[in-house]
Amino acid sequence: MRILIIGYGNMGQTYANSFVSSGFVSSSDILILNRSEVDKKNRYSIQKSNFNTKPSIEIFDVDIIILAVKPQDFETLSNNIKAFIRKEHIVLSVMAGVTITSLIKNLNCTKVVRSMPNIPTQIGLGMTVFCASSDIDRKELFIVQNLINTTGKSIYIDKEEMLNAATAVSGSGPAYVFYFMNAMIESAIQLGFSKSEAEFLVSQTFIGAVQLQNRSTLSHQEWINKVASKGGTTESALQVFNANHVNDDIKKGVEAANNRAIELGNKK
Ligand SMILES: NC(=O)C1=CN([C@@H]2O[C@H](COP(=O)(O)OP(=O)(O)OC[C@H]3O[C@@H](n4cnc5c(N)ncnc54)[C@H](O)[C@@H]3O)[C@@H](O)[C@H]2O)C=CC1
Ligand SMILES: O=C(O)[C@@H]1CCC=N1
Repeated sequence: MRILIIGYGNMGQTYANSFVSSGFVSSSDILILNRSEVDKKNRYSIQKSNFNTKPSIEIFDVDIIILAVKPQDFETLSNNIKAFIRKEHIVLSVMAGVTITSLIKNLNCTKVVRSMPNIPTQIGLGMTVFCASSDIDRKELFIVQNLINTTGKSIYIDKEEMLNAATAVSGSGPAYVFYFMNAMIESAIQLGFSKSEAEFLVSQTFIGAVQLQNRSTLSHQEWINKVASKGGTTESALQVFNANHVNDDIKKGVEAANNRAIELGNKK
């Protein structure tokens, strides 16, 4: 199986690295198209000659094409590569908001898998939600899912609009977690810890809390209740969060991300 990855940034590199390190695809079967030259340190075991800055008929002699450019760059990209796409190509897109209809129309292809991964795919702990056009058969879907699973866990969905929701929850989600962690680190520093101590405290707190919840049958609220003693310290913090509508604001943020994903899709 030969794969062409278009766009070699965060996601393109993650896919290349995961395919090679899982042993699922040989590095000689991975071709890259990136608009600028790629540094040696980011090439992993893929040889220099497999990297290209211009499309050509040779590099499109592949089974699967992965689109990992920013949604805003898709229009220019599609104009550049449309002539090289064949009906047999399976196109796997990770672009936020770009719909299956738009991919089919702009690339003149029929076999499309649209996915939404997230950044922990870089260490094999990603969450990817994906769906497919009707021309993708079960065997092709199985192959693509195996590829995606080299980067973590995945779920298949029938309703494409749920991909926008997945973008808002698991796609953008790691940034929300880092945002909350940053605020806690800043508080810890204000309370007198050094930066490295503060980062250590917060990081281990997140790891511990997530693992604890994962290994139990208790809900998040039940765990909150176990930590927050009546009249204690946690309760004081939670009262401030609630008075400031932190819970509602997080929901508003996720909703804004969902709306933006829809908007990006409507632009195409
Ligand atoms: N970063 C993240 O956490 C996630 C990103 N995504 C999606 O993945 C896509 C890529 O995101 P990142 O990897 O973060 O972006 P990035 O900016 O790191 O990488 C994009 C790459 O595409 C290249 N590129 C742009 N136009 C090109 C063209 N016409 N031909 C060839 N190469 C071109 C750029 O030079 C760059 O190397 C986006 O569509 C985003 O919605 C999806 C889930 C998570
Ligand atoms: O922020 C973005 O648009 C992309 C999609 C999900 C994560 N990053």
